[in-house]
Amino acid sequence: MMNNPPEGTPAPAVHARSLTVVRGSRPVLRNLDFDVPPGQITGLLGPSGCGKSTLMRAVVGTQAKVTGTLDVLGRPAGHAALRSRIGYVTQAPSVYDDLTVRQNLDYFAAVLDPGRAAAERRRRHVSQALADVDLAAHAGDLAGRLSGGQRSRVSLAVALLGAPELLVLDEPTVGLDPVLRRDLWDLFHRIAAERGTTILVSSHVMDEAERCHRLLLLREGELLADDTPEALRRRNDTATVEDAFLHLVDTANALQETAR
Ligand SMILES: Nc1ncnc2c1ncn2[C@@H]1O[C@H](COP(=O)(O)OP(=O)(O)OP(=O)(O)O)[C@@H](O)[C@H]1O
Repeated sequence: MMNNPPEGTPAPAVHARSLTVVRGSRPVLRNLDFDVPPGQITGLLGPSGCGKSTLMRAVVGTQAKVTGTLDVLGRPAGHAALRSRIGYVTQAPSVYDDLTVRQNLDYFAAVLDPGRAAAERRRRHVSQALADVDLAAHAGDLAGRLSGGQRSRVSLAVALLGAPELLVLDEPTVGLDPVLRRDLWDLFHRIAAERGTTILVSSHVMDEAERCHRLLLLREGELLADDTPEALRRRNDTATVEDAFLHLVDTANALQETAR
């Protein structure tokens, strides 16, 4: 169960204590303690293979062999009541190539909010999601004919249907050009600021770290830091979060060497 936060502190969107995940026979996340504050953008950063996707899968409830405490929006991760409250975008865009952009959204909207009585609400949600990701002009285009960046925005639009309280985005900007990356980050900030949505977003591009309110820095399944970008730079006396991360990695390596 989640402990009550001190008076005046909003309850965290994600609350993890001694979180451990085993994949194969190996622990790939080890004893993580962290909280993700509500209504903010928390970046999950770290090198390839450090466990970012595994952590996101645990949060959305699709990862096996999770031990410790992991509460999401006040419920244990994976609870059925969380399904409609979380939007999740995996690394591979999950859209049907032979349907148009609008048909893709209509389809997923019908799964989320079925029934004839909900038709008008679904239409509103689909139009809103299309506008959010700036794809209204491409609503009639086949998804299979879209560019990579447009396809990932369709996936994001699907995740935005029904205005989820928590958005979990696994490397949403991979392969996008700098202009599209900037536009997507602007969208994330708008969604967090205007709707109070909590965003947990992974990346291994360190310049994106500077755009987050808070950062969780992972290395080999362990948490190296949990702080704001500003505090990380200040504490490590570096100009960028990337340099702070490298400094933390070097320190952790040196400690490991001394322990041997
Ligand atoms: N099915 C699996 N069985 C065993 N180990 C796995 C499996 N899938 C992933 N792993 C291991 O789990 C670790 C974490 O993988 P994960 O995909 O979470 O990393 P990541 O940080 O998201 O990497 P990337 O940035 O490349 O997507 C890796 O060391 C990987 O080798």
